[in-house]
Amino acid sequence: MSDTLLTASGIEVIYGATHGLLGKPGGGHKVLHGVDIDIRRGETVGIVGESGSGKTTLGRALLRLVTVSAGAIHFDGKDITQMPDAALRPLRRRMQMIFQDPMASLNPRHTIRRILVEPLLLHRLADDARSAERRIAAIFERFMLPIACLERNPHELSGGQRQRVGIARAALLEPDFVLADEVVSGLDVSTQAQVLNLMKELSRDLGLSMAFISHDLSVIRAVCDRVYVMRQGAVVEHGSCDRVFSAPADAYTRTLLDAIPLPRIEPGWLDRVAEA
Ligand SMILES: Nc1ncnc2c1ncn2[C@@H]1O[C@H](COP(=O)(O)OP(=O)(O)OP(=O)(O)O)[C@@H](O)[C@H]1O
Repeated sequence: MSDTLLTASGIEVIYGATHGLLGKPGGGHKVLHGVDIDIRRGETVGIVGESGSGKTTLGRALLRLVTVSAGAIHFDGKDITQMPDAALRPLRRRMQMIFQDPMASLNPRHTIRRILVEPLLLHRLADDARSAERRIAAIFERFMLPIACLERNPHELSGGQRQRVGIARAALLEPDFVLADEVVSGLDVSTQAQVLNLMKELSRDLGLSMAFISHDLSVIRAVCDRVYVMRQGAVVEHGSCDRVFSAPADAYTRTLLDAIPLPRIEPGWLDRVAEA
């Protein structure tokens, strides 16, 4: 078994492409210009860059949620670039996504119980509702979520609770890969620390691979092993967090680093916030 779980090579994405004469793509707005990225098993990789640099588009391309016009994506040794939806379906459970705004992904009219039980039954990870609820109770305890939350609708939870429910929903599906897109922006620093620590624990305990998208390098510093720095739809630099933070090779990476408040550039800042 290769130690690489997910590889993308030469990825291009064009929004609004039209098919002209002879089926050749024409027009549109190219937002990824030949991006290469690989994610190893059990590894957490950061994707950082300013707004509009293409981070979310790259994440969505990795999960086959946008069409790529060039390049190839391999997941667990399989070429999924053009895989038909029916063949892709069994792989979907293994690739989960957690969003910045969990409200957008949690059905507002359903209780948290229903939101969590249904996917477990759908994917046959639980035999019946009772066994699904036992698994949910165990994860709630671990995530320090009050069990009473199960009866509530998403808008009746705090922002931090909602984010933890979103993570719990992804974790319950036992994925191999989780894409976390700006999951802590908009939360206060101590809630950020709680959520980030939870994600670190999960990736360690479940051996998960994660891609962490953030415009904030200090968030990447707190959780990632390696980082890809993006600008204008291309990767300008990648390497271990220790190397990129201590000796950035690219002028743009240096600009991003200069924007981080000092205490948060040090390794271990998260532990200090969590202990405070
Ligand atoms: N569905 C879409 N249709 C057309 N253009 C899009 C679409 N989604 C994104 N774009 C454009 O693609 C470019 C990259 O956007 P993307 O959301 O991937 O960047 P990002 O780095 O994730 O930005 P942010 O940090 O603001 O979320 C931007 O110019 C954006 O306007």
